[in-house]
Amino acid sequence: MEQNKYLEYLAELYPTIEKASTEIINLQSIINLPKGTEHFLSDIHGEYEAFSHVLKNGSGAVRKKIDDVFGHTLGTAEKRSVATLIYYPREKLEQLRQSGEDMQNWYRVTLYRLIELCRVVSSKYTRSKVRKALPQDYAYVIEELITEKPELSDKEAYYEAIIQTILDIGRAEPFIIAMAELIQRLVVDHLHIIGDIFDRGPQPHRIMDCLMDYHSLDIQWGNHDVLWMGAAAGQQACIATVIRLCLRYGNLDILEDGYGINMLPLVTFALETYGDDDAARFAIKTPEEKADISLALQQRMHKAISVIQFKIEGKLAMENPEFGMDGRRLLERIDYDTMQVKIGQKQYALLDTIFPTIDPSDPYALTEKEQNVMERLTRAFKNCEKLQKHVKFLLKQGSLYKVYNGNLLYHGCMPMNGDGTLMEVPVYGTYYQGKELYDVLEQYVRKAFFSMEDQEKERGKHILWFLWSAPGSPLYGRSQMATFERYLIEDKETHREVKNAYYTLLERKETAELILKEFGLEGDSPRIINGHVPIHQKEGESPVKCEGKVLIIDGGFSRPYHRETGIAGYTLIYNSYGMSLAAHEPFETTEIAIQEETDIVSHQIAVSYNQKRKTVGDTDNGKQLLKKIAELKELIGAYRSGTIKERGN
Ligand SMILES: O=P(O)(O)OC[C@H]1O[C@](O)(COP(=O)(O)O)[C@@H](O)[C@@H]1O
Ligand SMILES: [Mn+2]
Repeated sequence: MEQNKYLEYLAELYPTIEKASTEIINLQSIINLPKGTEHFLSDIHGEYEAFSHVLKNGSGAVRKKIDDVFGHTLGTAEKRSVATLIYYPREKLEQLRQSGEDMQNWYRVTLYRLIELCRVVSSKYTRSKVRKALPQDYAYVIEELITEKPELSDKEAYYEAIIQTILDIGRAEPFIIAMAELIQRLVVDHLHIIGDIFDRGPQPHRIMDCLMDYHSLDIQWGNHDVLWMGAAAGQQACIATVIRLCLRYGNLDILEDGYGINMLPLVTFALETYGDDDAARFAIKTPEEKADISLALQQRMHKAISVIQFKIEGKLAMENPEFGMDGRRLLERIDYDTMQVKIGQKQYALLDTIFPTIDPSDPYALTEKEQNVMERLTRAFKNCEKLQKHVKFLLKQGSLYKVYNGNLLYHGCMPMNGDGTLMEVPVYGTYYQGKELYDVLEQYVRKAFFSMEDQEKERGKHILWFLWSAPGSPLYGRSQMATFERYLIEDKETHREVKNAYYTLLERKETAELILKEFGLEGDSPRIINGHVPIHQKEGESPVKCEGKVLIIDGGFSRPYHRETGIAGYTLIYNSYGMSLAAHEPFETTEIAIQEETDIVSHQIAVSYNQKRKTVGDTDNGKQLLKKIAELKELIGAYRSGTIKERGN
């Protein structure tokens, strides 16, 4: 019965045997095309320029196409030039013009090269898909130039005539730019962002704008992303932490200029309350003097918001014992006479002893002024149109995890016990583990934004904070976030954040198999693609774990971490031939990348190689198409047997 109804519905779309047959042929041709290239990036941490570079070069995929096409006909230097032109066409053209190059000749050679490349990169797609990607102004001409025309007897003359016209009418440059961007666009079919777009670096808002323009992508939220989502939802621990992190890294511009969130309430409060305090423990990591807010003042603001954060978090930890964050209840463990804090059985002297806003009898209470500051900041976050737009996009394109073409993608970990079993984590009174844990947490994230019930909405907001830093959070996966200790206690032992057992269990294949099975993935080919933890290449650490079943691809974009890791990081490419990791050298600046024509991809590591080239038919999308073909065949059967009548004319 249901099936009949479905066939009737399908008959509306394909009212005749002929129409249904044509569609089958179209779909079948898509299925036989090579699988599109997937590109995986993670832990971008506000580094817009490095991110944008890797996006443009497709982690080496553009360079590979150049090698394929011009393998023996161009030298290395020329290939690098073509690559840089594709990544930065406008800047490169400007540079050439100034260098006194014979432009007319260069335009002609370049146009021919770009057309050839474009032909190859577009050959993986159906005509209709390429057409959709074409820049409007030049759609027709480009299509003419990149489509094979067997019927033409003198192809060369035909193409030459078009190119000559482009040159004659002075449109070579815009045309070159359009072609370069089209190549960038076609080389990567789909992008995966495995979390942590925000914090530490200076321009997460520009990354978000760029992602919102990208042709096809999904995002797995990282702990830093849910932190900003929590702030946008008005969760005050998240708001305080977002501001603290911006101050710590000298990134007030993100809030003030990027998002237009006014810091004046905090400025005034910090001056009033900590005016005579140099707040030395709250130094700015990558300081940037601002015209209106001096470094000394930024440091005081940093202290002011940190104290507010400790108070709000302490209270939240107290009110939500199941979050397992009692360790964050530190203000009540301070002896305000000796200014020592008790952690475990030990007393530690505090490195800063001036806390004018803490009432020892009620240490988590915000003073009236602190409350006032937070209310104003909360309003500013909630009313910030740009932030709300970015977060809406994160909700739409993002999730806590994703199963895509047989792989499982998530940012942090699967919480586990030391014995290799899945960890049970309580969420509002019920224990969950594995996939169910992920699912219930994601539902709460969405409730924080969409629920009509106050209590559920509030719970959702708390979950955003839980996901940021709780030991049971799959996005965080560490025993504690020792922020208080790192600011205020000398002894490094207290700064330790112990990683969840997951990260050591990753040495064993069974770990990955257990997790993959949770998500319905079995067999040899599925893999977990993970971000979050920087790979210490210097110490010989590899991004390939669990006998190849887990890939940790912290892109290592984050500059402050380069010294630690010894390399910028890894990204991943999955095309029809297989999967390979791209190792990156640290990115300096866009200017240097253009000047020196650097690619930053230092080498590629093959992860898997497909014996038989994968086609669209092997992908999730392909499976949907195959299902549709089966249904259309059934429809044709119904037309032929007379159960459904052809309609229209
Ligand atoms: O070095 P910072 O910016 O103070 O941040 C350190 C904190 O960031 C974290 O590493 C979390 O960030 P990541 O998700 O990028 O690892 C915490 O474990 C740690 O407490
Ligand atoms: Mn992270």
